[in-house]
Amino acid sequence: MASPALPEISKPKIVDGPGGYVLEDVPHLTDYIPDLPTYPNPLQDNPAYSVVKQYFVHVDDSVPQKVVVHKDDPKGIHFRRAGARQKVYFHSDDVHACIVTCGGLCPGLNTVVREIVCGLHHMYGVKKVLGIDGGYKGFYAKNTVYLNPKVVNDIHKRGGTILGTSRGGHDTSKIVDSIQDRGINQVYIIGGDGTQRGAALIFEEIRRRGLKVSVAGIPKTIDNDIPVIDKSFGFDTAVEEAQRAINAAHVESESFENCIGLVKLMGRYSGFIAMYATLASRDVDCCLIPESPFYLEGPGGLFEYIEKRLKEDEHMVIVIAEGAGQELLSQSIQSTTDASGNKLLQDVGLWISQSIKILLI
Ligand SMILES: Nc1ncnc2c1ncn2[C@@H]1O[C@H](COP(=O)(O)OP(=O)(O)OP(=O)(O)O)[C@@H](O)[C@H]1O
Ligand SMILES: O=P(O)(O)OC[C@H]1O[C@](O)(CO)[C@@H](O)[C@@H]1O
Repeated sequence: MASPALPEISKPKIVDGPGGYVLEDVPHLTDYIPDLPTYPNPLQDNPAYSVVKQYFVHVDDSVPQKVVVHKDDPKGIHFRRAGARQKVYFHSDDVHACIVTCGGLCPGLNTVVREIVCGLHHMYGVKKVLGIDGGYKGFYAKNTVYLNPKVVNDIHKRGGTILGTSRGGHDTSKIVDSIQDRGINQVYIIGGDGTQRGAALIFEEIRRRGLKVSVAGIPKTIDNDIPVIDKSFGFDTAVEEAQRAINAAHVESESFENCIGLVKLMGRYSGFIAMYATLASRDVDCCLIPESPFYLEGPGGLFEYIEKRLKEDEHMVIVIAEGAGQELLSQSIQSTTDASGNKLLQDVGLWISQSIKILLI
């Protein structure tokens, strides 16, 4: 429980400005540690940066939630812009950082780990970076490994995460005990929505104990479904790989009469991978995504379209994101969850291929 004297951080920190400008801010060390000393950012002495005119993000820069607005609309919700600041709150020699990867795998996890280690080392002169093994639980249940540019040099060429990962619950208090015992003061947490909820609770506990420990959440989603960032890491690789499956399905479908190539792609709640792979491949006749409900039978249904395409072309390729059509097949089957409480989806690929086979008999 947070101390009653402190503002509740589980609620967004809202700052109102003129013209309907709203900043949904992130919590910061200075919220609960007054008069924290600052230091000049070591990047200012780095030749690669100092030649560039504007390389620090202004403290008041923000990013709008909505790109498209009407001229009469209020300025609306904004988020604080990430990036290097002119002043920092840690002296490089005092930093003891750690990195943890949690939740499911995503291409690029090792690249992100490598960039944190190399960035801290080469750009900020930070020498102590600890890797936490096996996700959140690893803080108190596993060994740790010290990371430096040499250790991480080749890891971006490997899949997965060299740190290991996990799902399932964890003990926030034990994590903060471990952070405190090890003298860690910067925590870099790479993971999806569940992980970031966990990170908020870790920061809340750190704040409750009044520790000078920064927590930085690095969003991981292969689905590219975070609106305010340009692109989530791993998405391009997923789209690229998806096209290989689509190519194979297309070759196979062309080789047999009335053959349908069916490709199920990732995407629990969003169809970006399916849509981008579809648009890039040009071989897909139909793309089914969670955002757009569909039905099988009757006018305008999938079966009608399949019959039309087979009549015209004698083959077709269908792409389906794994979260599409879940409402059509989940009614009769009891839903289950994974170790973290995420709903396990029904296999829409199997269901739709069986339904099509019955149609074509
Ligand atoms: N609501 C939550 N509150 C606090 N911690 C959570 C919550 N949900 C999940 N976590 C923690 O975060 C870790 C990872 O969560 P989860 O398995 O849901 O993956 P994720 O971060 O959502 O990534 P993915 O997108 O791959 O599912 C878990 O080990 C769990 O301890
Ligand atoms: O199979 P797992 O490990 O539950 O995770 C896969 C799913 O995670 C997600 O990326 C959601 O975070 C889905 O789009 C994806 O299909």
